[in-house]
Amino acid sequence: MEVPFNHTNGSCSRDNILKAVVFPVLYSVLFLLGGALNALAAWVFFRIPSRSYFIIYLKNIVVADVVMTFTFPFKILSDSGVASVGLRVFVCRVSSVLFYLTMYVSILFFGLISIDRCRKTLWPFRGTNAARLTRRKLLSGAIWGSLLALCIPNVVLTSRTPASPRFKCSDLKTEAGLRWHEVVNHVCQVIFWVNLVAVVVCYALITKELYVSYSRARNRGAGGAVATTPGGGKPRKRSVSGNVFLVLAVFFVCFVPFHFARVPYTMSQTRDFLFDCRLKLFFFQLKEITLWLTSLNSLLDPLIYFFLCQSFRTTLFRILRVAPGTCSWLGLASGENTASTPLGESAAAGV
Ligand SMILES: Nc1ncnc2c1ncn2[C@@H]1O[C@H](COP(=O)(O)OP(=O)(O)O)[C@@H](O)[C@H]1O
Repeated sequence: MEVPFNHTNGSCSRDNILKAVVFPVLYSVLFLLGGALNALAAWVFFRIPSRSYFIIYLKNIVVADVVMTFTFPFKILSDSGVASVGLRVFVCRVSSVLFYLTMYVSILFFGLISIDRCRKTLWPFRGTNAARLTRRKLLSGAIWGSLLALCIPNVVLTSRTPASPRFKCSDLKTEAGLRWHEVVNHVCQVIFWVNLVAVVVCYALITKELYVSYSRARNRGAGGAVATTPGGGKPRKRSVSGNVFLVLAVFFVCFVPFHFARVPYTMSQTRDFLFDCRLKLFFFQLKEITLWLTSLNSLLDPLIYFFLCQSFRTTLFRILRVAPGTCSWLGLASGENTASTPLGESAAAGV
């Protein structure tokens, strides 16, 4: 009798060309490009003092991206089928968990960056001080610590030995491990949706403020939005551009699709009796495609540093011995003393 679509007859097997060839190639590209860009970004940030919330948050994202990039080779070896059983178990127990940890660290810092950009837009001249910066550093440590605490049981409870060489990560989980995996995914969904709301609300407020600023500037016949200093001093021109929406675009492209795909996939892992194997395979592939988009974030983040962080650009140009005005054709402010937009970080604006 023919067995319809089981894991061994091939029709429902995860080990198809998508998993064994396409994704390993795509992840290799991310590893090479993202690895190089993030190593450079880490090198640049290493030389920038943490003098604003924005820089503290970006530094956390660069650390998360570097760690995430290190997990790619393990996934490539595991998916392409050249890894030993031991290495594939390591992927399920450790490197995938690290991958998810860094993904949610990035999501949380994206939320904080949006709040910070919003604060800078609405109250451009509100400064900061050493105590507030220290609080942001403690908050960063708390975010890493609590996410790590949430994820560690996923390592510990992935303790079963594989019954066959064709195992899935969920096969290695104890009963409690499967439950915890489900809980973590619920908590992570909440983290994601709360941050999505924060990002959308903040960028709606930023858009409104930009619109008001532009109208004011047009009425005065100026070429850009104008911000006056609190003491009524010389008005400072904001070089506002679409760059500020990069954070929003990256957040939507990289994280939204995965969080839609993750819900049915987690159900198919923890309540697999509800799904036939074709549907399970479909949800798995949808999860893998959207997971690659989340990984793409590690490659796109360096664009955010470049376009939105003036200290990053200035330091990068100095390291590469490139003239500061090189990218002025991109509408980017250059030099330490340019009073640039509070939407992007500027040394002169004191962010
Ligand atoms: N949001 C998350 N946070 C932390 N760990 C996670 C998260 N989602 C999944 N994991 C862990 O990562 C490993 C791989 O999970 P998953 O991607 O669901 O499996 P598979 O690779 O079989 O599709 C498992 O140990 C799982 O518990």
